[in-house]
Amino acid sequence: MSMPELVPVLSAQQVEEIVVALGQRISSDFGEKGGVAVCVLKGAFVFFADLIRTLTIPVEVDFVGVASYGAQTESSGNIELTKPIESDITGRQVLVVEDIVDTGATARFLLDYLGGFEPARINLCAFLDKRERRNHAVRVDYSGHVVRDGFLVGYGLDWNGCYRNLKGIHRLEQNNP
Ligand SMILES: O=P(O)(O)OC[C@H]1O[C@H](OP(=O)(O)OP(=O)(O)O)[C@H](O)[C@@H]1O
Ligand code: HPA
Repeated sequence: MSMPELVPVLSAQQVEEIVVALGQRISSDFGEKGGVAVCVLKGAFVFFADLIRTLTIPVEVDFVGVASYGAQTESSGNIELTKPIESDITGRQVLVVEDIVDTGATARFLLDYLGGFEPARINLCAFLDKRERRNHAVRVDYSGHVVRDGFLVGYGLDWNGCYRNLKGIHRLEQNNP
């Protein structure tokens, strides 16, 4: 099998501009009450670290772990909670932070899981909002960039554990010899 090609989609500069704009909107909507920002591991960790530093409101952070893709580019559909939330989010304003919403299965699972703790408000923020394969009803309240298709890597997004460290977003294209 030949090496996959990386096609640039968003530069590091574009990524930064998107994050700053999202941080301003979230700060203004959540207001001085602030809330709990929940990072969805592993993919969102890079975006999360940048986003929370643009927020101008009181914010606590927590982490949840889920896995479904493994080494595939297609979701297995079996979402596994690998790390539960630790904070008490009942009655709080909660922001769930994802790197990408694709089929929506992971986000749906998490919104249902976290919603069960009865937060005062729960909103979903995703750096990438990929709608073509969406087959679960989820509302992305704060969407950084809408993409039509392709498998994206970089800025926390991986394929088979690789490419999370890239500063921009790239589309992975498999070259056939
Ligand atoms: O909308 P969906 O089709 O559910 O896809 C989105 C999810 O897939 C990726 O996670 P993955 O399971 O690859 O784990 P990772 O975050 O550890 O990379 C990504 O980080 C999202 O959580
Ligand atoms: O396009 C993607 N890239 C990386 N991980 C993903 N998980 C769902 N969709 C994607």
